[in-house]
Amino acid sequence: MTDFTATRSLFQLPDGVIYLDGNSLGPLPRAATARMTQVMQDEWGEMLISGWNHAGWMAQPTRLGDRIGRLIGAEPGHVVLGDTLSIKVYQALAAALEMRPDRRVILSDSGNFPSDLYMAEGLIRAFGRGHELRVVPPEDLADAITDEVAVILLTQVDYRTGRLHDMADLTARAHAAGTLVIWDLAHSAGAIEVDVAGTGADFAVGCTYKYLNGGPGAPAFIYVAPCHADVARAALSGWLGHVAPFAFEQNYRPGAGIERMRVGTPPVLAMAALEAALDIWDSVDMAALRARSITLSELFIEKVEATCPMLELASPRDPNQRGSQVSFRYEQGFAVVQAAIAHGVIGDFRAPDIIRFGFTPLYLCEEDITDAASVLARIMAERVWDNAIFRTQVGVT
Ligand SMILES: Cc1ncc(COP(=O)(O)O)c(C=O)c1O
Ligand SMILES: Nc1c(O)cccc1C(=O)C[C@H](N)C(=O)O
Repeated sequence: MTDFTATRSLFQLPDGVIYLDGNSLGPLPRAATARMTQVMQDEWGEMLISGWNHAGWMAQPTRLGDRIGRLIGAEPGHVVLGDTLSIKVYQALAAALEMRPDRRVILSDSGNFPSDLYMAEGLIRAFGRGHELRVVPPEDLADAITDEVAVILLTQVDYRTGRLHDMADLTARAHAAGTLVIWDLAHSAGAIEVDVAGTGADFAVGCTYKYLNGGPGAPAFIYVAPCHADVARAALSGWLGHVAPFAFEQNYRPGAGIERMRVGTPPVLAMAALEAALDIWDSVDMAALRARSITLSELFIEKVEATCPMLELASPRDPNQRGSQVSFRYEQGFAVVQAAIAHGVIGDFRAPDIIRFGFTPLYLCEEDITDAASVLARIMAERVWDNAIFRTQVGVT
């Protein structure tokens, strides 16, 4: 059983802050600082270029991939790390389209994260031959799966509302129509139990800087189902996806299985920080984490609804229908979030009116939740947010 009191002490969290934004950027695992220093001093500093072999840098993307694989229910040897999530979306989409050459539709939903849709648009613009990106409301997806659809690209947990797609059901429907499915697990990995193998997902992608706490700009991951691993072709056919990168052949020959989804040089320093984060995850039981996340989010909803009637719950009320975040709608949501941050409660805002809070049991407890709800209650009751300081748009939100 995971000891969530113990895991809390493994993170650096500033005094006086309740961090409810780990769904956007996880906090610093304390061990990451020493781990990065060690990699810099002992590996890069001392080994120089031999670090690629002697420190195991070359194998990092698949070694760490397997540790993430456990968290998303992947078969060992079918997850690799590298690049950003947007790039991994592109790779999976391009491979899927090549696997369904007679079909012309990429299907997605209006709850998807914009970057995923932009990547699909760009792919079609550059290489489409009558292809179309069809975006429907999430509730219409099941009916939109027809034999025109080559691939469905979905983010399992809606980044705004936290609404959770039924991965098993939609994947089964897609397969019945001969359609492939790519699951974006950006808001799922480390947040909820995921079973890519059990649900038959064809591809899955995700980032490691949110719930997995890998750090800003930490590399993304891609999963390719074993049945496709030696069939899927890499459109971004970089040298490290080649079967023999150091043969420096003139022509590309794909690497075995998931190796072909590598592109170029792995970000060794970023992976060192991620490695420290994964040391924590190795001891986490995902069922226990999910149960705890539901307890914390239910408590938050209960407290906020009791004290802030003007905030409208934007997330599904049924915890089994949402990920590990809770959102509320409020017209002046931006100012409310800025006021909350100024009072030590960090959540975030997504246009036009969504106030969003992430629940991360590794470093949050009940007391944090009740304290955060009290701060929010005061901000709403006293209209603390109604101040020019909090209404002004600044920087990244
Ligand atoms: C669901 C989803 N997909 C894609 C992205 C884009 O990821 P990246 O900026 O790492 O390419 C994000 C977050 O930024 C996201 O939440
Ligand atoms: N990746 C981000 C970034 O580089 C800057 C600010 C925010 C992000 C995010 O991850 C946003 C996030 N995908 C979201 O759900 O809104």
